[in-house]
Amino acid sequence: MNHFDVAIIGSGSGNTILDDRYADMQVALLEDGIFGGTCLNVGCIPTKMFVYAAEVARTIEHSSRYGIDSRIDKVRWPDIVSRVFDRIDPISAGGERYRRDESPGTTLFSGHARFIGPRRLETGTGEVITADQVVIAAGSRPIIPEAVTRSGVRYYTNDDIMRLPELPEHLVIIGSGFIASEFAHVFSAFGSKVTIIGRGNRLLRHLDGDISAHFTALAHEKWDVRLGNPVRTVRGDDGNVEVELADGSVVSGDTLLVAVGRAPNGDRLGAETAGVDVDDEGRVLVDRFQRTTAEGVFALGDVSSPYQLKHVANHEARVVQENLLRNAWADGADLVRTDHRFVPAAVFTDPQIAEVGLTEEQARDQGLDITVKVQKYSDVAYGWAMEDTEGLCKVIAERGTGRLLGAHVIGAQAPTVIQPLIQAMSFGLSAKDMARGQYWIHPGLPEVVENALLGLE
Ligand SMILES: Cc1cc2nc3c(=O)[nH]c(=O)nc-3n(C[C@H](O)[C@H](O)[C@H](O)COP(=O)(O)OP(=O)(O)OC[C@H]3O[C@@H](n4cnc5c(N)ncnc54)[C@H](O)[C@@H]3O)c2cc1C
Ligand SMILES: NC(=O)c1ccc[n+]([C@@H]2O[C@H](COP(=O)([O-])OP(=O)(O)OC[C@H]3O[C@@H](n4cnc5c(N)ncnc54)[C@H](O)[C@@H]3O)[C@@H](O)[C@H]2O)c1
Repeated sequence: MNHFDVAIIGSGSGNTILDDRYADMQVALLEDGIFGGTCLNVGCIPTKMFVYAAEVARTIEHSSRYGIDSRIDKVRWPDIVSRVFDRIDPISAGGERYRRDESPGTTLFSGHARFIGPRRLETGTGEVITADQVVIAAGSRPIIPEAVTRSGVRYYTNDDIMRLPELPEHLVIIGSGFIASEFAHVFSAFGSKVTIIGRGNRLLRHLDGDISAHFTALAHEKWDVRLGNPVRTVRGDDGNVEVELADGSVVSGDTLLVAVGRAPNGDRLGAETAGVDVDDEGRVLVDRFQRTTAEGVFALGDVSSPYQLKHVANHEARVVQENLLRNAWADGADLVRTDHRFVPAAVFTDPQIAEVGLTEEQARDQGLDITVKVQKYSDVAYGWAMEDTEGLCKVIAERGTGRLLGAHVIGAQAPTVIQPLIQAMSFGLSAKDMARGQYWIHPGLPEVVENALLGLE
């Protein structure tokens, strides 16, 4: 049996822990899927490469409003797919090769790891290992509703929808969150008809109410959106899917995408045998130092975090990277803490959306005395240049102190436009200091942020 200094389950964010300080250690890296994890292979990176191509298509489609008539001759889907995966697949393969052949202290186990005791792991390759410290970085997986599994109908998730052999004619999406909104944009921009089916009455329900309502209204103009109407049954055969909704209506298409959330993989680790507590949803419980309930075992990323976002998984991996080296269970250990104060998120749909901090509803529920300003992109010069009719920037601050509580942007380049607000909140700048303590390049799009800040009472 092999003994290691550190064992890491999952090669996504878990793989980023191994910097030079780990070069002299014996490390086991355990991975049961594609090397590099979700973000690289089936998540953030490929989706955004598809989104960029979709935006090129939309720009062509809308060009006449600027006096330029143009049209799309052809969408070469196989070439769109190759552009993405010819770039990504070699990165994953290269990362695996590096860990397998070129990292002397690291042993890669390609199998499904399970605890069979405290810091003792069955690697899924027939070998059992032990380690002084273990990191659980096992991510999450798509949830598939029972109506879909029961039907036996061929369905896709983010794992395989991006490698379809051809563009769907009519893509039916069950789910109304991040993944549904991003893929609806991608496939509709390339010419597929898209239907989105959601249980609730709005798309992206977790967002600030104004932003979610605005996005839902815009989505109705572009896609067939069925809300407040849960799926009753799914039926069909190859190339033909029918989804019957609670009100008896039926949606038919040729391809079904399921995007109703992702379950943390903590339920598939034999965690109980190792003293690692996991909640009912499969999320590994951690403290603010990323320590689990078992001594010597840390967890990070989707498997344990309240945020299923790559920048959060990366941040938590940096915390674990430090704390692994600090005798983390000793009294008085000087540990690094996770900072979840201002976690931003962006949805790369059409239009783009970004948020940080409290929604207006959360701020009011907390009894805060707030001032709110919604500024349109069309109120600033760059918004005129773009002929923008959709973009909004909403800022929420505490009345009196000017403390920034939340920011919500929907419109072109929202994840970029919001970044100065994330910075201001993280470093404690008040709305007034942020607005007037710096220059705002004229006529840049961030003037919409400046004007929103100045518009707060
Ligand atoms: C379609 C999509 C788009 C996304 N886009 C964005 C985005 O734009 N921005 C953003 O911030 N986030 C995005 N995310 C979320 C982001 O991808 C995840 O939050 C992030 O990748 C989580 O990283 P992780 O290291 O926790 O897990 P992962 O990267 O999933 O790594 C976990 C690894 O562990 C392996 N594993 C699991 N169990 C075991 C086991 N028992 N034994 C061995 N190996 C195991 C898995 O195979 C996997 O490779 C997106 C997600 C999806 C699905
Ligand atoms: N740009 C990004 O950062 C990005 C992109 C994609 C995914 N992600 C991450 O991945 C996670 C998973 O994405 P997701 O879109 O699958 O989940 P999600 O949580 O964003 O949305 C799932 C939606 O599906 C709805 N739903 C649940 N069960 C349903 C059912 N049976 N029928 C119809 N609707 C149902 C939910 O009400 C919810 O609105 C996200 O929460 C996010 O953290 C991030």
